[in-house]
Amino acid sequence: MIRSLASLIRSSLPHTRLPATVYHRLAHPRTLNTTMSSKAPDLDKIESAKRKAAFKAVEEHFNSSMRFVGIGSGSTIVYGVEAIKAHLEKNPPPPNHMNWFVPTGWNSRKVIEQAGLLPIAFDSLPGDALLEVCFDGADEVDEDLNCIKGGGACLFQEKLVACRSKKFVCIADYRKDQKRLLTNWPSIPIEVAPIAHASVLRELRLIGSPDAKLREHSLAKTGPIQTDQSFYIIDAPFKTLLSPLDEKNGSRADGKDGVWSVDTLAARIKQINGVLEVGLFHGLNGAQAQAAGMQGGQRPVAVYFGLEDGEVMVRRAPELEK
Ligand SMILES: O=C[C@H](O)[C@H](O)[C@H](O)COP(=O)(O)O
Repeated sequence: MIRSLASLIRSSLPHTRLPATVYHRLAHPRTLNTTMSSKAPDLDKIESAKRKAAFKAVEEHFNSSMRFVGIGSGSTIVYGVEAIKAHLEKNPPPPNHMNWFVPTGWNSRKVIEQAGLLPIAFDSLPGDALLEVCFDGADEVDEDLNCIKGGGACLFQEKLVACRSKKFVCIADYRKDQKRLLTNWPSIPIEVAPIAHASVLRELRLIGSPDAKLREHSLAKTGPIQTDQSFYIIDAPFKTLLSPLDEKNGSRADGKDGVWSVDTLAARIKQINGVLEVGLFHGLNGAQAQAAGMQGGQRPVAVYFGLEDGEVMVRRAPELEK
């Protein structure tokens, strides 16, 4: 069952999109490992951890009367969609009620459709509609719930959808859980306009990422990976990022000597001409945004980590713990 679901996402991708994830992970093999050791990852254990986390996240944050729900991209969200489908089968929506699912790209739309759920494009949402929740995965999560996303070249639409949702609920496995970002995951994915990629690379080098690289297909003749917006992705390694707590405690995070915090680096990268979006999901979460009179937030309100021992660990924003 687990294998067939994992293969669903792969089989649903055209050749132009699949390598975005696959080649990035091949280029950074340590992202597949549970630790930095040379031990081969236990793929069945990882898939089972993702699935358990997904079912718990959906159980706690989804119900059949929801109208609009966001669906992220990647291999983990496939289990989130499976869990939603199972929930709807057991608990059908009220009569004449439709549950609409907002995809975050081509791959996500395919997963929604193949599960028999109803997709609605982001730009077809009624003007004032907020999504009740969006479920998505992450490449790395720190203890403050900031995330790196975009390992599979989807980040712009994921951020749009998270920022229009009352809450972003993240589903991950134990490999993604780190105290600080850029501990195990090697780089920040950045979506850039093709014409600007060389100048963005140059500026990234100046702010502390000398090894920033354009993400390309492993077959050189097929060129750069393209996103759903037909943009390019740059992967920019930086020193491990400080958290807002480190900054409060007096650590400098202004880029001097290449030391940044999640917030300062995200803001600095967004200033570069040609950058569409940066794969750091940080700042306000949905609960904080609404308390401040805004709509959604890009930082999750909760992250569900499937663990190696079969348990699920939930890290919630303090606002949800109250
Ligand atoms: O670009 C892809 C998205 O940001 C994914 O949510 C992220 O890469 C996690 O993907 P996966 O669930 O395959 O680890």
